[in-house]
Amino acid sequence: MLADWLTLSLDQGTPQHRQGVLEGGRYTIVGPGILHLTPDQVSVDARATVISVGIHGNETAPIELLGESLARLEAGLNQLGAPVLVILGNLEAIRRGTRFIETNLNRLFKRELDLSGDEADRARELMRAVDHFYAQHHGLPRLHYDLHTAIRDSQYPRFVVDPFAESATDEKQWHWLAGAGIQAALKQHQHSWTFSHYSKHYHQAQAFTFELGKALPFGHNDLSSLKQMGAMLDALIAGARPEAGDGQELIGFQVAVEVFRESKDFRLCFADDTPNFTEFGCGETVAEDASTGATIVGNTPLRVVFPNANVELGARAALLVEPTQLIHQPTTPESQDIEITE
Ligand SMILES: O=C(O)CCC(=O)N[C@@H](CCC(=O)O)C(=O)O
Ligand SMILES: [Zn+2]
Repeated sequence: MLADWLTLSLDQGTPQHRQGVLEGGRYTIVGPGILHLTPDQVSVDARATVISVGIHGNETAPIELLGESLARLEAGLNQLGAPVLVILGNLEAIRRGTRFIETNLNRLFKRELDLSGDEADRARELMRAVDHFYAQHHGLPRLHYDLHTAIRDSQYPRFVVDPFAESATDEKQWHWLAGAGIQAALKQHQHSWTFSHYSKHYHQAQAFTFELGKALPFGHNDLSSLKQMGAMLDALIAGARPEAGDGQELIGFQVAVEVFRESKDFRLCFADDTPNFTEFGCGETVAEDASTGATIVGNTPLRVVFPNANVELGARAALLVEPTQLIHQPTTPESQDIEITE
C-alpha cells in the first residue's frame, strides 16, 4: 500500500485506506499527497523530518527515489524510527508533467500570502501540514529536505541551495550532504519564500533545496547516481545518523548578483543549454532587459545558476554566484574532522 501511495495519489486522488501499519510504526494519509509516518519508538538520532518532492511537476527523479525508499520500508528492508512527513507537492502539475500550472509553487511559502488560485491554496495546505507536524513532534530537532531536479545540466550535478535565514546551518549537515553525494552548496543571500526556506525561517529547521541532476520524464531517470541520496533517505526514515561523506568534497558558493526579469523584452546572452555553474569572465554581458539594462560581470568572474529567461515578470531569471570556501574536505590522516573556514 505504502509503495503505491505515490501512484495512487496521482491517479485517483487520496487513496481509500487512510491508515495502516508498517515495519516499526504506522502511516496516516493526512491529505492529498501528504503522508505522516509515526514510529512506535523514536530512535535517539531521530529528527522530525519533512521530505518533499514534486514541488515542480516535471521533476520526477526525486519522486522515483522516494518511491523506492518507501517500498524498502514497506518490504521490511528498513524500519521506521523517526516521525516523517512525506509530501508530494504540486499534484496536478505532476500529472501533466509541467513545472507548474498557473504560477511557481516554490515562491509562495509565506504566511502572509494573499494570492488566490490552486497553487496558492496548495501552498497554504502544505504550510499548515508542516506547522502541524513540527508542533506534534516539538521535542525533536527539525529537518526539511525538499528534493528537486534542475532544468539544465550542471558542472556540479548534485547541489543544494541553503536558504537565507537568521539561524545558522548545523555543521553536521555538511557531513551528511557530502555523504549523500552532494558536490556543492549555494548560500542564499535573501528571503526567497521557497518551501525549504519556509521550514528554516518559521521553524528553525535544518532545511535545503536539493538539485539532483537534470529534470527528465518518469521512467527516464538514472537513479544509480542517486544511490547515496537514497541511502540518506533510508537513514532519516530509520532515525539513524546518515553516512558522513569522508573523502568527498563539498564546495560552497554565495550569491553575488540576482538577475530579475523586469520587462517582456528580456534575454539571457548565452546558449539555452549552458550548464549551471558555467563561469563568465569580467566584462561579459550575461543578460539584457529593456527596462533595467544589461547585467555585466564586474571585476570577479561569476558563475550562472538557474538561468531561465521565461519566468514571470518580476521573478528571478538567474543567479550569479562566486565560490566562498571548501565547506567539507576529504578526511586525511592528519585532519580527522570537518573543516569550516568562514
Ligand atoms: O533549473 C532551474 O532553473 C530551476 C530548478 C529549481 O526548481 N530550483 C529551485 C531552487 C529553489 C531555491 O532557490 O531555493 C526553484 O527555482 O524553485
Ligand atoms: Zn524544482
